[in-house]
Amino acid sequence: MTRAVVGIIGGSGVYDLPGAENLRRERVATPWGEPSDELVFGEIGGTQAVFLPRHGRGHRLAPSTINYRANIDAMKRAGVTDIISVSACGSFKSQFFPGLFVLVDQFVDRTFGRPSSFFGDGCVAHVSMAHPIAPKLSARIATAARAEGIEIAVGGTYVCMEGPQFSTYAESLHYKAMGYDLIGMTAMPEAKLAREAEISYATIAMVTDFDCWHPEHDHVDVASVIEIVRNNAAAAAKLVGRVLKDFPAEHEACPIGSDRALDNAILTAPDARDPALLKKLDAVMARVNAAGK
Ligand SMILES: CSC[C@H]1O[C@H](OP(=O)(O)O)[C@H](O)[C@@H]1O
Ligand SMILES: Nc1ncnc2[nH]cnc12
Repeated sequence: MTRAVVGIIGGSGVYDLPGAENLRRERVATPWGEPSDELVFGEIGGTQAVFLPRHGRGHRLAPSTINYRANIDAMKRAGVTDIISVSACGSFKSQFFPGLFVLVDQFVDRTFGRPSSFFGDGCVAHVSMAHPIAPKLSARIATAARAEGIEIAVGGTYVCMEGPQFSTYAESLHYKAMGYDLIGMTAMPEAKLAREAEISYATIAMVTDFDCWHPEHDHVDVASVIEIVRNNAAAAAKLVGRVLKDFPAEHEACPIGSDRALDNAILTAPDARDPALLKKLDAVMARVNAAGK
């Protein structure tokens, strides 16, 4: 049996894990460099939780320079089976208003220049990203929201921009015309790397603004984003707390195989694999290595 361990990646304005007990901070070393901060190990309702503030305490790291590979690898080394990511997002739809939580189900990646894979020359792999969100994990969040009386919209496409500047008016209108629902700067490559590391992943988007397309709202700025996050931080903590309290002790198999994503994904023949890269992949490939795949 694999014990369920839930990782929580906190976004802008979310730098700790309220409600967790038996807290312990630990710096986890990875072959990919430094994670954003020490990992915080704790327990909520008997479920093991591992928290990481994506931008580091004090919000030191910009979206483009977060070491996403180190963050996901550190979570993998900590035994994390499922990641709940919390992200502040702009909205392109009136029905996704500031303060609302949205369970994202698709991503569009417009980032560039960020290392976005653990794999590469010497060990080539192609995982499926058709369905980037783990459906059972997402359903657990929806159920927890209902149980806590927290409004949450189910389904939405999040476009991830490079930033750090917010979008121009023309870009905002373009994303809206494309039918995207939400915009942020961090879900990619985080979700891709979680998939490569065989960690089930779901995003709770907290709508903070209407970006800059809305004729009746001011364009987004940092102060208004953080004000909305502060006002909704208690609800976010309650939501995550409830998910963890109701979480099964044993990791439940992901129906779309996000926890087995490397089965049939690695293309490089075993005798052509680069030993140095394989060493760095020891955590990411632990299950497939143990299974002799
Ligand atoms: C504070 S506004 C822009 C900033 O907020 C979002 O962060 P996160 O996704 O970590 O909650 C957005 O992606 C930008 O990084
Ligand atoms: N409008 C916006 N664009 C990009 N990232 C955001 N994070 C919060 N609001 C955002």
